[in-house]
Amino acid sequence: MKIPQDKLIKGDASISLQNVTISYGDFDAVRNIYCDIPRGKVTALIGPSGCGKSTVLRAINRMNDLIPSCSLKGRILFEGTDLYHPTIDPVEVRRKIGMVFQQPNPFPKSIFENIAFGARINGYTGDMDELVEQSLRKAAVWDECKDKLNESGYSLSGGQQQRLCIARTIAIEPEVILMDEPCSALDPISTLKIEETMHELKKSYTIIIVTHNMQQALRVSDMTAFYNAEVLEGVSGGKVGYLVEFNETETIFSSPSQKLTQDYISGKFG
Ligand SMILES: Nc1ncnc2c1ncn2[C@@H]1O[C@H](COP(=O)(O)OP(=O)(O)OP(=O)(O)O)[C@@H](O)[C@H]1O
Repeated sequence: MKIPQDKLIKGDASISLQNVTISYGDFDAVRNIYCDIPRGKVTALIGPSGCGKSTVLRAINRMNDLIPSCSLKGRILFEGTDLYHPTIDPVEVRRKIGMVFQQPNPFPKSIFENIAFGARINGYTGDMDELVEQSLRKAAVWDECKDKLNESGYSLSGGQQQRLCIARTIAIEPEVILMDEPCSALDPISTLKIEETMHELKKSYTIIIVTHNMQQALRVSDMTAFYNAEVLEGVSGGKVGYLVEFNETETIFSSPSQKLTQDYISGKFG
């Protein structure tokens, strides 16, 4: 597959959103997003419900392609490649840009097969025992799984299942991991474990996380994008989301440049 390159991406950006508008039918869920997401860091997407965080996240690995009414204008570049160019295979995009969902969703298979299945489909021919162990180790769930690899993935706790899903994503060797509120179904201890795992993972992967939990954004992310949504005159169907401010997490939480950001992080709305 010949991949068109584009020189417009900045040196340390892995993903570049360039004037991205995403619509469901006639309704623009988010408009005119520009954002360069750096490589090897954790970037958090925060903002009130309905501002389009998940819509933007799903656009980055073309998951929105699965929603017939959803369309995208503008460009999303990944390492300089236009992800929406007609020659690009969305399945290949999802291999390079993996995703972990809100609810842990292991396959109805053994713990071992949860890892091996996807790797095999993606053509992995190396030592499967080694891959399974390494993936579970990187997702910090090896110790809990090593003596029960042949048991069902469902035999694990919710937090362990989520780390199994992270291991499954890692096994495919993506470059970017998207996480859509990965801890919202988990207890505080499991949440902490996932957060610790993220600190390790960012040494090898670019991570983008949607979170409602501002403390979590502060704890795990290097960069934060704050989105908001507004009713626009002449637009029917709901509020239109937009990116208010994108900066280092420390700056967003200590001295944001926009009053709206300050109001949001201090709990005045949302
Ligand atoms: N499949 C869909 N079809 C039609 N509209 C959708 C669809 N998914 C999302 N929307 C709309 O797009 C807008 C943005 O939704 P999205 O889920 O991306 O926001 P969000 O910021 O992630 O919200 P939350 O924090 O509540 O999960 C909302 O107005 C929502 O109703």
